[in-house]
Amino acid sequence: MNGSTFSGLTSEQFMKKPTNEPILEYKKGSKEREALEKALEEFANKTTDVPLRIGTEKITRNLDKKQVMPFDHKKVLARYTYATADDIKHAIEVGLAARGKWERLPLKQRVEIFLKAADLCAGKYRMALNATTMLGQGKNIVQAEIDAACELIDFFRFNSYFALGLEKYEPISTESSKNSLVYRGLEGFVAAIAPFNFTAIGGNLSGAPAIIGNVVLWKPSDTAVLSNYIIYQILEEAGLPPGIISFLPADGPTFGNTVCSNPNLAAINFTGSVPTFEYIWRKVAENLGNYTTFPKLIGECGGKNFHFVHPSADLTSVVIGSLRSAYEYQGQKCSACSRLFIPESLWPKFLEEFSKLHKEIKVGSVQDGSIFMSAVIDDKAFARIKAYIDHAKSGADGAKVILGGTYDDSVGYFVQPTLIRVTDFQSKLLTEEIFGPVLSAYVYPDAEAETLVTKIKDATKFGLTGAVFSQDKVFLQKATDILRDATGNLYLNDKSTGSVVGQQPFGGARKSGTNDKAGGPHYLLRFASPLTIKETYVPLKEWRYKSMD
Ligand SMILES: NC(=O)c1ccc[n+]([C@@H]2O[C@H](COP(=O)([O-])OP(=O)(O)OC[C@H]3O[C@@H](n4cnc5c(N)ncnc54)[C@H](O)[C@@H]3O)[C@@H](O)[C@H]2O)c1
Ligand SMILES: N[C@@H](CCC=O)C(=O)O
Repeated sequence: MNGSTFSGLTSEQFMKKPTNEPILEYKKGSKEREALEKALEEFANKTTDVPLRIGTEKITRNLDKKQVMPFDHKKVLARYTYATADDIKHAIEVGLAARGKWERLPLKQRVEIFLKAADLCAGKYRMALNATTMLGQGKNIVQAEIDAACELIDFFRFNSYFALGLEKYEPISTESSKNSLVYRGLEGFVAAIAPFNFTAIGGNLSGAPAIIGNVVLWKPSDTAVLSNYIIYQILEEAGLPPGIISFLPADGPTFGNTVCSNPNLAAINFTGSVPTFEYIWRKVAENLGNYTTFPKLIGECGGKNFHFVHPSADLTSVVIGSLRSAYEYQGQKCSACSRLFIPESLWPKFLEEFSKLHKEIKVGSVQDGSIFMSAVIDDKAFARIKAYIDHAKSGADGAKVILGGTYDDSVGYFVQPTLIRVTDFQSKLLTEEIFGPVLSAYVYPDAEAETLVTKIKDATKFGLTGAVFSQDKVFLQKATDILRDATGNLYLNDKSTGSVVGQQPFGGARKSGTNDKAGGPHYLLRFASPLTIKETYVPLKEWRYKSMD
């Protein structure tokens, strides 16, 4: 880069590593709390219409789908429509027509749009992002702030920084030839398929490929349509040209089948459950002979994350960390702790301390600032989580509900934070992703700590996050080595959730995903198709080797 000004900064300042967006506290009476309450009131008292967005078109026909508030499911937050297969094909054509110009822009110009978007998220639209995430996805104030505001802002700023960083590497040139690398976007289009649980993930799945020069079809989750559409509008206001990202709420299989059967599919950027990713992967395999290029498949999926507690562990950290990891956002983080392995010697004290805090957990509407938890996302999630709790209540697998275990969907999809003691190591409570506020504890004899870590290593098909709590450094090292292949993100003496962009690049191993580490420097390369150019200055004259003389 030269020294000219860029986003009001010199290029040298521009290249400076960003810092993470500070998390606002929203204390009662604070300016930010007042602004948030105003935004909550505004969005809660109306139903917002969300169109399909393709190029310059806003399509609002037949708004027959509803996004409801999970904690009060009679209330409709937004109305939207599903894109048909024809809409999706049209968006592909519009994207491909816009691709050439966008992909050839200097990276700096694309980055500038995303930096502007980050500023809009941090300022003008912060409360709209948080309020729609709270009302639509059932997050409390802090959970919305760390996701919809801070993580999204961080994704836009750090992705910009990491993308520019790619261009720092220059291949070696010689006196007779110059070598260079051009980070082209992928040839074709990228389909970004987003989950409901993190607003920021929707922005990253679509935004990261676009920064690199791709055109993107963004399918938000049905239960996160409004917050995701606010991001779309922010990108538009920041200067994203029409056609680069299409916004396409759609029926999952209709979207999946349409994009996977198109010869121009260049990548799927997916976050969601393992079965959905496997479905998409199979569709791509079925269509393999039809593609112009091998589509890249980037998928971040579920987990069965654990806290392993060694007898030497600091118990307060275990209690606080487990409570937060298992119950924050109702356990609906892919990284949420759902298995606790704890030694006999610590179990009674753990239970005493954990129960005290458990009693203090308030569950309710997100409009009540004093709640710790709200409702789970929808009726399907409610039924799934309830079935696991009922399984435990039936006494199957030697399971026993110790705390919580009640649920009620008459007003909202409420499930109380639940602790289950499980004695069967193979129990589905210890092997399947529940994705709700259910923590299963397995109590082990102190002397078997190392044997148990070895058993945990291959106990599930997942490999997302895990935590080891131990004051014994030698054990910590040994456990880290044993668990080397068992997670993508390992935490030592910390909870298994809460990764921060730029600090803990995130992604799981095994069936938890392709482990491309969102929020890290290498993620962006997945959306590039680098072109190496060698230019030789001297004419080619000799074809014989010296050894032939
Ligand atoms: N590893 C991570 O980084 C990470 C992050 C967040 C969530 N998750 C995982 O996501 C899951 C929760 O999210 P969810 O309930 O939204 O997941 P999901 O798999 O139900 O849906 C994800 C997206 O896929 C779409 N979809 C469904 N069927 C489809 C099909 N046949 N073709 C194409 N798209 C289809 C959905 O409409 C949605 O937009 C959990 O398993 C969680 O662990 C993982
Ligand atoms: N970044 C999140 C995980 C996202 C999955 O839902 C965390 O680590 O808490």
